[in-house]
Amino acid sequence: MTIITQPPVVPHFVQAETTKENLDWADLDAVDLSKAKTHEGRKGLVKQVHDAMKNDGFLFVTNHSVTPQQMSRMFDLSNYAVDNVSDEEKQKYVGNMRENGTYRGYKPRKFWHIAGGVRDQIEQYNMNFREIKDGTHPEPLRPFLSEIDDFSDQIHSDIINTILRLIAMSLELDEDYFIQMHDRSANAETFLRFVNYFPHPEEEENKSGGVWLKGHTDFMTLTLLFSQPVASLQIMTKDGQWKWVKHVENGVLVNIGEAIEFLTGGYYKPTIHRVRQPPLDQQNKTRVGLLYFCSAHDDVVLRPIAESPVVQKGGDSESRLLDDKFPTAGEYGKARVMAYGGTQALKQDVQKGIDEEVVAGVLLRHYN
Ligand SMILES: O=C(O)CCC(=O)C(=O)O
Ligand SMILES: [Fe+2]
Repeated sequence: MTIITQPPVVPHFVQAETTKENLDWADLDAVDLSKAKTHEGRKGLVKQVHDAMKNDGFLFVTNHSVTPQQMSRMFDLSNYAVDNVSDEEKQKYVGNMRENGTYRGYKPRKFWHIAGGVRDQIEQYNMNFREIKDGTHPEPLRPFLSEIDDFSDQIHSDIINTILRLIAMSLELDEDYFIQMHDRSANAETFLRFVNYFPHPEEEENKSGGVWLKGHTDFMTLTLLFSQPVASLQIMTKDGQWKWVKHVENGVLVNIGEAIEFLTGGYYKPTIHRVRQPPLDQQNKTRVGLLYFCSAHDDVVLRPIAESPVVQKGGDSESRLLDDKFPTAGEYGKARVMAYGGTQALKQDVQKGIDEEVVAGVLLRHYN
């Protein structure tokens, strides 16, 4: 007799209602990925992607291949990874960010210092893209690893590769220039993140000015943030104002990271963004997040691309590299993960609200 075991039922995570508050929203462009299936179609989108990346560093993609049902299911699994796994099991899979410089495993709450002695209330589970199916993961997640792996594969080939092609074209490079250096054939700090943001006690909100995750730029090549209704993410505009990011149903927000800044000699700049306390009507709701961070292979040297006429022409006014040695994606990522959110004394520019530190020979800024 064969016994067929059914996978356990993952409780449905009911998303919050969208906020009724009239917040100061960012005006972000939406790119229709259904038009990007052919080379000709992609050609028609290059200018739009170029302008959005150049002006905001952020854009929404819509009409990608992820269905609303799939999206909802992945949010359920994201919540499940935090809500349905025992503390003991989480402890077994806890990440070792300070020593290993990688976001693999659980990040417990209060690991990062935010401001004024307040520590984060963010719990994450990070899965490297090469270790989803074959890696070791908490017991409750094991029945779903194939499904999660398929999702990561789908968004990588559909969304990441399309945006990489459009960026390559905008730099007058062969459209496949970035594809192979981001694929699964070699080690890279590319990972899917399941995350819950929990509210802080009132007195902590006062001390940290309601900031849940300090203003920063992502160090990788591209980040995908799967849109969800709790308003909390803000981006800094070119003239230094924080604007809220509005939820787009089934939308995926893409932002460029520092690796693109280095590879383009500063032609494209990563966007400064932060996470803060949601508006009043959403404050009793856990904010469940789903993100995909894509890095180049560890051995890719982050130097300006010599083959791109755009990079060669439109260099940077201010290089953040403090010496003339370019780090590899692996070295830089590792140094960033190790250094992030410690309580070390940073050089402060109180007037501008910016803290500075040097990581892997690169000047890094934290925005309050
Ligand atoms: O949760 C979000 O909306 C953004 C998180 C973020 O910026 C990050 O984890 O790097
Ligand atoms: Fe980020």
